[in-house]
Amino acid sequence: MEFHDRVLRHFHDSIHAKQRSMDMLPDDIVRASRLMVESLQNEGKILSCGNGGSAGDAQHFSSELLNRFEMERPGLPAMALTTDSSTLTSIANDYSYEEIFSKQVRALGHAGDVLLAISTSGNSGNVIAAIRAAHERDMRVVALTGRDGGDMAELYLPGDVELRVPADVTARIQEVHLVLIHCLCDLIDQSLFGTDQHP
Ligand SMILES: O=C(CO)[C@@H](O)[C@H](O)[C@H](O)[C@H](O)COP(=O)(O)O
Ligand SMILES: [Zn+2]
Repeated sequence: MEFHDRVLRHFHDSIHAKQRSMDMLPDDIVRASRLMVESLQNEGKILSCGNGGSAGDAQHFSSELLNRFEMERPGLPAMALTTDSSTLTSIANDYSYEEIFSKQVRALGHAGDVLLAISTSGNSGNVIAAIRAAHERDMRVVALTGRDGGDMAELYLPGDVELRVPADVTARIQEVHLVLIHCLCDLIDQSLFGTDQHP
């Protein structure tokens, strides 16, 4: 295939994944935003985690809460568990890679906080362990996944929200995850600070 056509196919497939997600996910996105807003209104915070591109997504989300998204407003409490290389390397070195997020969740998480767990396959062991740790701490979980939801699909408790992108290719799922993250940021801002509120 010509490179030009490959590029067109990437755009086409990305648009298709977003259109399918637009048909299936809006109500659950609103539910996920409500869960996060409720936590923030009750002095809670949002911890986020994921691997590779999803680590970037976890940081993208937390920076938009801590700093700002599209409107002027006070910073909101959020923290990506993917950024402290000393913590990550020591947990991986002394225990296992699988525990790099769960150990931080146990140390930082309180009842009522939210874990944003991001995995395109739903099968990353360290994200699965983080969900288990969040439940031990009475936290709720918003999961961004794809494909068939993976092993994470067995773990959710009532009150958790999974946003499963109806696509099979990691890159396409990640591209939709970014839209989901921006939807969540916008709905959080509108709920807490906006004039344009839609209860
Ligand atoms: O960004 C990409 C691929 O687009 C990769 O870095 C990708 O995130 C990594 O392979 C991850 O380890 C995949 O993990 P997951 O999404 O299955 O949990
Ligand atoms: Zn990627």
